[in-house]
Amino acid sequence: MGIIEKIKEIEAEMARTQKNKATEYHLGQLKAKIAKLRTQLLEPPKGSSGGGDGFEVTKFGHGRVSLIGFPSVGKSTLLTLLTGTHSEAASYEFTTLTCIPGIIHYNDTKIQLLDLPGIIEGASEGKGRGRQVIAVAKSSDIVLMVLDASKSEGHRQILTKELEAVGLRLNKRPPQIYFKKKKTGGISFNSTMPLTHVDEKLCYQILHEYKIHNAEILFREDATVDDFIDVIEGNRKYMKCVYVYNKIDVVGIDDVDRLSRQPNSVVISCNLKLNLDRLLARMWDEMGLVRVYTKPQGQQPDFGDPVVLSAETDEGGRGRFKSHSDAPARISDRQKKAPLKQ
Ligand SMILES: Nc1nc2c(ncn2[C@@H]2O[C@H](COP(=O)(O)OP(=O)(O)OP(=O)(O)O)[C@@H](O)[C@H]2O)c(=O)[nH]1
Ligand SMILES: [K+]
Ligand SMILES: [Mg+2]
Repeated sequence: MGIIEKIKEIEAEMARTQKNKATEYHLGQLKAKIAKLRTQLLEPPKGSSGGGDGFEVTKFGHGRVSLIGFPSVGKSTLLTLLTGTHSEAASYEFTTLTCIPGIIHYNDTKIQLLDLPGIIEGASEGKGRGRQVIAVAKSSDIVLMVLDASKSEGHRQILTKELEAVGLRLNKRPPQIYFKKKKTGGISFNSTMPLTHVDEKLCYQILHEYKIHNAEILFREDATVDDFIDVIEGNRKYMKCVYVYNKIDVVGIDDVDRLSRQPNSVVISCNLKLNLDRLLARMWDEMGLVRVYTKPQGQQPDFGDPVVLSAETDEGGRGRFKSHSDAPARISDRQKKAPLKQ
């Protein structure tokens, strides 16, 4: 049985199992089993060099933003509008088949925007080019999830689930759980507050599932079993995501109003060039970039060429800054065919 079939089987078992105190431990174990299988799914197949099918684009500029969405929601139209790089747009699905980079010049910085093929439900399990697309999303600093304002609102949840299945966590911060594997000494389990979602026994069972018998664990918040599994897996990526509802020109004002009130959302129309400045401002804010203008002694500061830093938060939620070198635009040979204008 393949990994995907195994995942499906466990998901079916979870769906059949009633949620109550008695089944809580079993369900936790099943969740850990799925998490382990999903991690296996992410490993490159044995014997391959790990990727390499035309989706990798060299990083450029002070940050990278990916456009993720169902087919024909207007990702390419948006890339063309924001960057001036032409990316083919058409009314049929899967117009874009590769990764097309463009550059946004904003606030004296250069942001690399990546147009990508549309993804569909099942992408994380390899439907379409879903896995490759999501891998590129994972390599970016933030995601713009482009949604069609006139289509089902369920699309937002479906795509979020697909991204979560490969270890992306959108608009969440890392769980406040200290976890350290040890060589000996058994499991030490502590918390700084009463826990309402997990208990010691459940955590032991999950550790058992991972064959971890020596570790130090400290819950610093009332975290869930999913949070705990995320911490054990250790390969999660916490990213900001802005939900971009495009095509508001074809829906009524009530819908526009409602969508604009969804969390982390911006409503736009590429056709009418509506609200694009708001989108850029929001994207910029979420990237957390900071510009530092250096002033050589005895001279005026250079206001055209800042040093750009990005704020990062570590496990303890403390902020620090990472500097960005504005790397030259080197695109791998494979990507030279793709249009890239500055
Ligand atoms: N009404 C309306 N149509 C739009 C808007 N933006 C894009 N479109 C149309 O939507 C269709 C799909 O646009 P694309 O840019 O190709 O969409 P995509 O998401 O890149 O599609 P794939 O590459 O196939 O995944 C085209 O016919 C566009 O003209 C908009 O704001 N309003
Ligand atoms: K299209
Ligand atoms: Mg496209």
